[in-house]
This record gives sequence, C-alpha cells and structure tokens, in this order.
Amino acid sequence: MDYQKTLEKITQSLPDRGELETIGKVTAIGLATYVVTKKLYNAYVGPLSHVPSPFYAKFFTISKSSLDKPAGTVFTKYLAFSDQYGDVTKLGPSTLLVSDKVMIKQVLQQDDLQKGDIYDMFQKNGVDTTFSTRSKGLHKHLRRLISPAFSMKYLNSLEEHMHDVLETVMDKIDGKVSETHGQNDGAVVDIWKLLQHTALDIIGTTAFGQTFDMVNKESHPVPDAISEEMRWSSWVIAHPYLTKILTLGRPIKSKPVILDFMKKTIEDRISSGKRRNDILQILLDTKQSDDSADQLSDIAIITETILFLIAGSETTSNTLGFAIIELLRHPQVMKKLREEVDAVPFPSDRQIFDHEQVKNLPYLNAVINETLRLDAVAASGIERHADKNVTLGGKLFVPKGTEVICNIYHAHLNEKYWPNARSFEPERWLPETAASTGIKPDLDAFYPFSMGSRNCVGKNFAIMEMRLVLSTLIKRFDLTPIPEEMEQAKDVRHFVTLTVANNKFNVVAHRRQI
Ligand code: HEM
Repeated sequence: MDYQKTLEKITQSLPDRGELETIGKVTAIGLATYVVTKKLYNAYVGPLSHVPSPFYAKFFTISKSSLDKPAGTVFTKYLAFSDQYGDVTKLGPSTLLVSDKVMIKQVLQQDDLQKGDIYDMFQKNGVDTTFSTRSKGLHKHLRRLISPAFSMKYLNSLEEHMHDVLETVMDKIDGKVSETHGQNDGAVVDIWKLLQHTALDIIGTTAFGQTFDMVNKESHPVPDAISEEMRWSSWVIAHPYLTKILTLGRPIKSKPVILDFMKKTIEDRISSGKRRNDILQILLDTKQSDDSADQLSDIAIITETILFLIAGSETTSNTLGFAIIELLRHPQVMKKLREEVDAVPFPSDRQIFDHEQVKNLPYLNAVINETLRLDAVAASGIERHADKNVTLGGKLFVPKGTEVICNIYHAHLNEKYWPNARSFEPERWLPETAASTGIKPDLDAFYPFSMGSRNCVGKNFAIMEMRLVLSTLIKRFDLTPIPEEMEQAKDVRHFVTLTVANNKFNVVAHRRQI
C-alpha cells in the first residue's frame, strides 16, 4: 500500500510529456551551443587558432582513414600538408603536424613527451612492450631490462649468427645463378623478398636461437602469421576508433601459432638447462633477479620477443631494399661503393665480411645514411601526446592534451636543412664534402631511429646488419636493374613501415670474380 502511494506521488511529481520535450530540447540546444562555442573558440580564439591548416581541420580532426586512399599513402598527404602550410600544421583542433627540426627535437628529446594515443593499438596479449607502452615509468623499467641485449659488446657476440644467415643468402643467390643456362644471363632474384627473409632469419637466430630458414624455404608458419598481423596492424592504425568498437576494447591477442611457437621455444630453452648467447636469454635471466619487479612473466617475454621480430625485420630489410633501388637508380654511386668495398679483401676463411672490416667505410655508411634519410621507415610520423603544457620553439604554446605528430619525413626532405633534399646524394655525408663546401649533414634534422628516451633500441643492431649485408652482396654479385621493376618501385607506401607497393623487387644477379 505504502509502496503504491509512493509510486503515485513520484508519478504526479514527474513532468508531463510536454514538459519533458521542453527539457529535452533545452538540454539538446545547451549541448549543441556548448559544442559549437567550443569549436568556434578553438578555431578562432584558442591557443592553436593561429596555426595554419586546411579549413576543415579548424573544427574537425582529419582522420587517417580519410587520407589513406590509396592505402598506405597517408605519409604523402602529410608531406603535402607540411609543404603547403609550413613547419607546423593543424590536422584538427588539438592535433598538430610538426616538421620544424627544433620543435621535433624538443618533442622527442628535450620535453620527451609521452607516446601518442595510437600506441594503445600496438598493445598485444594484454601486456605492454617496450615499444607499445605509453607509461614513462613502465618504459624506463622495460628498457633497462632489455638494454643489455643491445650493448655494442653483446652485439659483437651476435655477429657470428648474422654470418651464418648471410652465408645461406649468398649460397641461395649463387644457386639461382648456377641454375641459369646462358653464360651471361644472370638470375632473376626478388631481392626485396630475399632481404625480408634474411632479416627474419637474422632476428630469429639472434633473438631466440631459431632460424625460420625463410631464406631457403620462403615460408614458415610464424613469420607468415606475423606478416598477416602486420597487415591487420596497418588497417588498425588507419582505423583506431573502428578497431576499438570491433574489439569491444578487449586486448588483441597474437595468433595461437605464434604464441605456441614462442612458448615451446622458452620451454625448450629452460628444460635444456643450456644457456645461449641471444636476446631471449637476457629476458629469461630477468627471472633470476632478486628484485621481483624485474622478473618478466612468460607472456611478457613472449610478447617482447614477438616485438623484436616485428620491429627488427621489415624495418631493416626494407631500408636495405631501398638502398639497392637507389644504387640501381644511380650507377655512379654503385660504382663508387663497389670500388670502396672491393678494396677490402674478404677474410681468408670465408666470403663474408667481418663487421670490423666494414664498419668504418665512409661511402658505405654514407649510402646507408642517405637511404635512411630519403626512405625513412617511420615516414608517416612519430606520434606524441602533450602530457604537459609546452612551448615549442619558444613561440608556440601547445596545451596539455594536444596530439603532436612529428613529420620526420618532411624534415628529412626539407630544402632548409638538406640542399637538393629530394635527391639521393651520399656525398653529403662525407667529411671531404663538408671540407670543400662548408655544408655538413644536419644531424638535428635526421631522425630515422627517432630520438630521446623512446629512440630505437635496435639502432646499432640494424646498422651492423645493413653494413654486413650490403657490403657482402655488392662485392659478391653484380645487380642489374629490370626496367619494369624500376618503374614499379616508384610506387612507395607506408603501412607499418615504408615499403614498395607490391612488396617485391626483382633484379638480375651475376656472380662476380673476386
Ligand atoms: C633500419 C632499421 C630500423 C629503423 C629505421 C628503426 C626505426 C625505429 C624508430 C623510428 C623507432 C621509434 C618508433 C616510435 O617512436 O614510434 C623505433 C623503436 C624501436 N625499435 Fe627500431 N628501427 C630499426 C631496426 C630495429 C631493430 C633491428 C630492432 C630490434 C632488434 C628494433 C627494435 C625497436 C624497439 C624495441 C623500439 C622501441 C624502443 C622504445 O620505445 O624504447 N628496431 N625503431
């Protein structure tokens, strides 16, 4: 009874339908007014209102998916925006595209801003990795744990694994050349794929002692599954909001074939009781740490190792692939590089260089640097989130919460920093060029491996691998271009890394007399 009375009282005190409609309208109008006022404020009065931008971006954020047509071309649109609007462009009310070198350095290094929202999409298996975590504290911790695996001393001890793979690669090309019947025919080799397989086998043996034998077999369930995940990742990066809806915010898991493979690798290592000189060992050793916070869980070790496989393969192989393409486009550069490399004899026991022999070759290093500048792996930009108010370049107030995309690709191609910026000129890296012209390479406008606390931990590893592969390949084989392939190689895309659009590049290889 009491209950019914109460209910009646409540019902009587409720506004009638007409009143409800009025309340609804007033709320909707209030909300719309707030949204419109905020948009107008940001567009015309707010701290970023004066930043040049396409008109639309004053009010709405230009989504990557809207620019990503054809797929993988966001980086060309960003390049065009920075060309058109200048060193700082607005891509939305609180999203900036920055290509000024001082500002990029400040964002990545001096102010060391937090990684951007997009990195949440790289989280896998419910655990953060060194690459994906946006937490500065967790990153510092993980980076400290993995860093010993990338020290120069440790890297030198991994060189023998690189040699083994390189030996297989050279045998593979040799074998293809032997299969050709004509004396001067040469063998057609998909050098892009071969370099990808090389990098995968190198990271496989150096990271956890398992060669996938991609160089010979050209397929393995684990790298194949990772390639599929990478294709998915590039879609995810272009459609972050849709992904969040589709996954209902649940963690994205690695494919079972990858997880099972890694679990077995770890179990085998532990049960064998044997230590191996590789990155997995360094991660497993954390389990013996006295500090429990330093002990990585199995899933953290698995996910971190998968990260190395992804971060350490296509990045390096595609850079090498672009170096070959540039060398074929510029025969005089190829000739000069060959002369430098030819002047160094192979060690007496094998036809593969030691890193010690090639690490200081100036022209080899110049070719690698020039490729990293022109064909930067992170061409779509490096994204950061202003976790505090900052003033960029002493003049642009950027409020906390702003997303800042560092357009390193534009900085690498900016005439202000690099004369003849869009042409491939390794000479710009040589000390004698600086001595004769007074123009030195502008290292403040060069970020192929990013900079600051989140720079590439694998930089030395990658450079060592690139030096070994490029010098040995050039010394052992003559590579000649195929016109249609050269034409197709002009179509460059950026998915997770920069790549040629059809993911292949054939050349003709001839064996050289050494
Ligand atoms: C030419 C080859 C390479 C290039 C150009 C390159 C470039 C980069 C760049 C630009 C970043 C920063 C990405 C960002 O902030 O979003 C990065 C981070 C990273 N790279 Fe590389 N990378 C290369 C090779 C490698 C290799 C060989 C490994 C491992 C064996 C590796 C492991 C990593 C890791 C773990 C991170 C995350 C570092 C952190 O946040 O502390 N990279 N790399």
